[in-house]
Amino acid sequence: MTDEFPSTTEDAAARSDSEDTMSNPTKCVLLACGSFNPVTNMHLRMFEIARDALHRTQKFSVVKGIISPVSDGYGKKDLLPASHRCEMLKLALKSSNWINMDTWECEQSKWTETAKVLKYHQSKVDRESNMRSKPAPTKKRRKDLRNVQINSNDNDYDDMSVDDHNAINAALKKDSVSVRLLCGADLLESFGTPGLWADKDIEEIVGKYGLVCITREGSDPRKFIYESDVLSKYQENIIIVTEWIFNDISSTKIRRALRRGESVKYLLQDVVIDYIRANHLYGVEDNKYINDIIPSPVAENAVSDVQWPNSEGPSSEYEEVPRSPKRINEDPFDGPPSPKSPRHVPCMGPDLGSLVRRVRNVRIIAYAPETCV
Ligand SMILES: Nc1ncnc2c1ncn2[C@@H]1O[C@H](COP(=O)(O)OP(=O)(O)OP(=O)(O)O)[C@@H](O)[C@H]1O
Ligand SMILES: NC(=O)c1ccc[n+]([C@@H]2O[C@H](COP(=O)(O)O)[C@@H](O)[C@H]2O)c1
Repeated sequence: MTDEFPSTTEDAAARSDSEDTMSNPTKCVLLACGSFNPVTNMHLRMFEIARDALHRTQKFSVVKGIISPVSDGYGKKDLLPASHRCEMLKLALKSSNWINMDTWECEQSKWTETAKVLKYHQSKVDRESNMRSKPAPTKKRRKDLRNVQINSNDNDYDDMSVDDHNAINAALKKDSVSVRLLCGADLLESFGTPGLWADKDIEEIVGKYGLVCITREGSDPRKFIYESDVLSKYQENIIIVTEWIFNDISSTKIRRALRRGESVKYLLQDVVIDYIRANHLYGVEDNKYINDIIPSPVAENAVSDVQWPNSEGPSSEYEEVPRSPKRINEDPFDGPPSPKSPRHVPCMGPDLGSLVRRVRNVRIIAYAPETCV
């Protein structure tokens, strides 16, 4: 049986606080900025982990997730054109019913600071929620807004009772949706890299918008916040989510594995692997795991239909993507590109012979009905 009553005074205080927020949780949008080069399963997991954690507090209701890939102007080493990164994101996000990609940032010819990206999305969300709430205000909302209008006269503000303040806040909160930056602990810790982030941007990000940060192997975000004056000042606005199911996938490791001809299955969505294979990205020509497998049934969708206003868009399935000479051997820890695998079977066109050989190797196994669960 569950205990319906608070057992201590702190519990009671916590309960009354959460009762208030429970009935009126702050709506929020999670915005993740990054390279997504390529999008990994962990990028997607990050949203699920954050949403669970925010809902557990009962103070927030996550209304949507947005992924904003950085523009080509960011100029990071090995950064593929936004057209490809967006195609992969679009395919990967087919598995989510609440995370969307927004291409505004990557359509900019120059790199945009993250504080500006947050500002853009907050205004967009404000516009959307205004539009939604205007046409048909409910009876209750009309009453709330009336109260706000009556009570929010500047002259009266200081004379208002606590109840009035609460009523206004509740009414405003109900309609407002706040955009928060979702990131891994490495991004938070990059705030400490000299010259990388402007102080005013850091203050704006944590002070005005807020941050949800997922722990990552090798980082200690709590210590980092403690050591930073500005982050400590706004720590109420920073939610650290400890991810206990360690999963240190990173796009860098994925690119390295692909270059080295190693398998990346179960680290990326199959549709993303299909897209990488079809477009010869990240030096997969020599990747036996990718090139020898029969594309997944969704492979036909791997060439997608995003409209590209500012770019030529991705190559067709058979077209070779021009590869930057910098891509090979830039990592001092990487050896030379792996030699062509003897098993290398280019899976780009229908190879009937190899298909027949593979079909011959398929063993048909009859399962007893009770094993077919
Ligand atoms: N395994 C992970 N755990 C927690 N956060 C992650 C993880 N992988 C990526 N992120 C976060 O996802 C966001 C976007 O990631 P981005 O593509 O820039 O990083 P990345 O995967 O580390 O890429 P790269 O290795 O190319 O730097 C960042 O906030 C980053 O911290
Ligand atoms: N000053 C800034 O606003 C600033 C600095 C460095 C990185 N970022 C952002 O952080 C994200 C992740 O960058 P990396 O892929 O380099 O880790 C990108 O979206 C990038 O735009 C912003």
